Amino acid sequence: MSEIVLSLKGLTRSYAVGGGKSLEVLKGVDLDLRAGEVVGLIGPSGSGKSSLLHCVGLLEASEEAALTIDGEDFKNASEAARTRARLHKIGFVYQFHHLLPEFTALGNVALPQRVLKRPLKEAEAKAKALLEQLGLGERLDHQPAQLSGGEQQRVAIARALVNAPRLLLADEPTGNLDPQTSQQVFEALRDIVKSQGVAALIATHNLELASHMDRVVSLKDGKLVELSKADA
Ligand SMILES: Nc1ncnc2c1ncn2[C@@H]1O[C@H](COP(=O)(O)OP(=O)(O)OP(=O)(O)O)[C@@H](O)[C@H]1O
Repeated sequence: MSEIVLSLKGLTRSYAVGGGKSLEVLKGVDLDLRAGEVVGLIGPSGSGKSSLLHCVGLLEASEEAALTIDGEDFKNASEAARTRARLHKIGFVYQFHHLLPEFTALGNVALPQRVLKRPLKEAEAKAKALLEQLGLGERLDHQPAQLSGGEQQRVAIARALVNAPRLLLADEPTGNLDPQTSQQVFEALRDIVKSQGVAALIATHNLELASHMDRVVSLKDGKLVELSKADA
């Protein structure tokens, strides 16, 4: 079996909602993800999918949970350690691509490498290779506005992977696309994740897409339940 990239135990998350009250969204979530595994995260609206992705993505500190990514322990990790891990170990894809409009596809994908102070040539070579792998070899010099919605999302996927993360977190990555484009973008994401040996957690409302993932986990009443393929 391939190595464990993410190990999470006992994650809780509450929000203060005024009047001294708090809303307990995650009530002890456990999750392991292995290299090369594509896991769907489903659950009703408001069940805590984005909250879970934020905690796993180290955008929020989790004090009680035991959390390791790529063997590094993030329980009580400093802000600096979390920021470093977000740059090196974790890639993010959102529902809306958030590409920089004045940059080309190549420039957008090379950017995270430049943040790591990689030389321009090296950054662009990596960006080009990923964009080609995602079928965008003819679109390198297009700006986001000159790309279709599906192409924009594939650029966002390339950007998320350019720093060679171990973990890819995606929040409704195809939520803004029509069903056919959605399927194509998902397949491109799955293929590249598998070829790079990344572990991916993909929140989605699209049960058809979820049925094409290796495993599906569902958030229910603050807990994560593993679904059999037939239930997804
Ligand atoms: N900053 C916050 N303050 C208070 N409550 C919050 C905050 N963020 C989220 N919540 C609440 O936590 C619950 C979970 O929200 P979350 O966005 O994680 O759900 P979700 O499963 O991703 O929903 P959706 O599928 O609609 O995107 C919701 O009831 C939401 O209102």
